[in-house]
Amino acid sequence: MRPDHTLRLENVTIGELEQVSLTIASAEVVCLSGISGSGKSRLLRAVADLEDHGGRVFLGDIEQSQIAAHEWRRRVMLVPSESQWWSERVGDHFPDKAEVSGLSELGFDRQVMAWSVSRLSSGEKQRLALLRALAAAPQALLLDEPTANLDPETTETVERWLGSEIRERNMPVIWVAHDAGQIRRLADRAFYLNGHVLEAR
Ligand SMILES: Nc1ncnc2c1ncn2[C@@H]1O[C@H](COP(=O)(O)OP(=O)(O)OP(=O)(O)O)[C@@H](O)[C@H]1O
Repeated sequence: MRPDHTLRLENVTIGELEQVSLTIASAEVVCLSGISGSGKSRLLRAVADLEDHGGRVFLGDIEQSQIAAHEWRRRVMLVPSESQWWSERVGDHFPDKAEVSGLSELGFDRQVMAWSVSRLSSGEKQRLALLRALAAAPQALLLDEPTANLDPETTETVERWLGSEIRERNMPVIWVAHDAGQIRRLADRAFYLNGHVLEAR
């Protein structure tokens, strides 16, 4: 039997946001939209244990507060809208740069590991940040507008690749997205942050 990686938010509060309770099954994609500043990114940061918050978050039967924050974040992986790069070469950011899967699917060859981070376009950064996140073998994914810098064709390529990784790895996903077409293509369920209240769409 596959392990239970259900992601469960119980009465989570952060900033102005009213209590959020939400259960996301393994391999389920929940899309989240809402006007700018409504609290989407902060909610993801709370779930990733990057900001203090009220309420409780569980991954399977493990509660966020039971394990070290860095260990929780490796399992419940946030891919922020602007990725951080702390070393000069792309390959330095991958635990095993010889064994990165998904490179060709996202339009790269192995040479990209030797590239300097400073030459990366915003769309290259975005795709490499996704590859880096999945290389850490997370059990749940929090994606903050992961295709915001991509053209429509590349967006659909990334959607297909991520969709198959999500199913194969059985990960629950919260995906912040604004594009109605993308939400239709991806979402098992969709929610909208209306003011400070989460509403089902
Ligand atoms: N650390 C913080 N302390 C206090 N307020 C914050 C903090 N971080 C963000 N905020 C505020 O919380 C609100 C929600 O921010 P958040 O980044 O979650 O919005 P968002 O819905 O993701 O917006 P966008 O679609 O523009 O990215 C904003 O008013 C923001 O200024």
